[in-house]
Amino acid sequence: MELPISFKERMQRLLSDEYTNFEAALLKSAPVSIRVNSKKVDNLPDLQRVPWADNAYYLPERPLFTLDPLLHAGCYYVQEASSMFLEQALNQAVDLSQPLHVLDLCGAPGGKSTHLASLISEDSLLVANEVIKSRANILAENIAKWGSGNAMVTSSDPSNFSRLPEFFDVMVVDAPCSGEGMFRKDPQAINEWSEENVKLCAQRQQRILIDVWEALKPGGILVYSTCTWNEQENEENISWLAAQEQAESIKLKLDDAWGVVPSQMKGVEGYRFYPHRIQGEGFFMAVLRKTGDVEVSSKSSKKKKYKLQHAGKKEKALVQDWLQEADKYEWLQYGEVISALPANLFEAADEVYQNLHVIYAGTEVAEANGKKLKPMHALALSQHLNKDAFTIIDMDLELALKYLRKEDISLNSSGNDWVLLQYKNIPLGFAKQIGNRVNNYYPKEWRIRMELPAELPEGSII
Ligand SMILES: C[S@@+](CC[C@H](N)C(=O)[O-])C[C@H]1O[C@@H](n2cnc3c(N)ncnc32)[C@H](O)[C@@H]1O
Repeated sequence: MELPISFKERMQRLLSDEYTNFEAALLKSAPVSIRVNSKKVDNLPDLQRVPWADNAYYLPERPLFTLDPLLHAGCYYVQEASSMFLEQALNQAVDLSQPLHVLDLCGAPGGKSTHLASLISEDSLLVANEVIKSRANILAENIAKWGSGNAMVTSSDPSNFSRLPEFFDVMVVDAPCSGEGMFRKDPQAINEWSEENVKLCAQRQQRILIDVWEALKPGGILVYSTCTWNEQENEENISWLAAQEQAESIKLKLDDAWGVVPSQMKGVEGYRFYPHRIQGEGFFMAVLRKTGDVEVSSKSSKKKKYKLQHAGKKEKALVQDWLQEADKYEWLQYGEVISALPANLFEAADEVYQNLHVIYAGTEVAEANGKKLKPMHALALSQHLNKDAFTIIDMDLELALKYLRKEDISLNSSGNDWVLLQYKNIPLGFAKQIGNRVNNYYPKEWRIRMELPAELPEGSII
């Protein structure tokens, strides 16, 4: 691995006599870790745990994840371990039992968003945003697979967030960066690295931070992270923001055994992750609290005009039993799609809807076309699905993978209705039986594209 000279010199300055170990660690293969969706599966006692996150584990080797149906069912997310330190930041700096408005500004593909979805309470609203449209679709897919139902996916520029002043209690900015921490996972990142690019990244991060700051409530928490080590994109940016705006740096408690390196530079507490000290990739995190007073709201007391559209009574009556505790939801309709949003989040979700470009909200439950009713794929993956409303058919691994490849399948049963298809008791999606024939309704864009090997793996890794 040929490291750029100026990168090497900086790391030698930062790490002094640890540098040799650091460079040796860059030559080793990256550890593999997953974070489990505890609403879908139990803990996995036999695997080594990631020390700073519950429900997170290292795997002894990298399996062929694509061929594990439970990955597609949202039972776990393959995520690099250092990034999961977000859990410490939130547990230590925020009262997570409270109803919160939480923003993940740079959200795709969804590692931190799905983690946030697991950490916040059911009464909280997660806004998972990704400015790049194609990547926002992947984020929406991962949010739907996680199935928490209290999230919205938006695709808006950071500058649009000033339309929601003091709206969020927590903001995560996992900024696009020069990627030094990814050198061993992605050698291409070395070719793209330059001092000039570091400078451009730092400037872009400053723009992002200043654009989104107004949307944070006084008293609210900003978690800033990158996967790079240079100070310009990390401590210098955070101390620059704290100097511009009213903010204080938050110190987190660390367990020495974790190997996380605290950095105190320019009045900012930061947390550095180096591959020779921890089992994970390069990472930086800092936490700021916005100080100052909440502005007196100038909102009028006039009855609000909501833009989110309610589903018709008839449509609602047809599908409400498909979710558990149907009364807890507001039922919405866009064109033919009927979705459910926890009722206590309706007002906040409407504000988001009026100001940002929303591409997914709550749980998409059904498509209603006249008398024809089709359950949406997201319903199968919802943590709140009422399984009793459907005929269930269990599949073995081979059949499950054929279903996930959107192949024609046969189910050894006949009927004329929707069936919920499961693997190891976990819903994977819907199919429709028409006599002996089966229509596979797995979403085309999500299908497994790789050919199945002659010999299948043993099954799920969890
Ligand atoms: C480090 S990645 C986010 C990873 C994600 N948080 C996760 O945990 O899966 C940074 C994201 O920022 C997005 N991005 C790029 N330019 C941006 C900009 N100017 N403003 C906001 N986000 C941007 C990228 O498309 C990318 O998805």
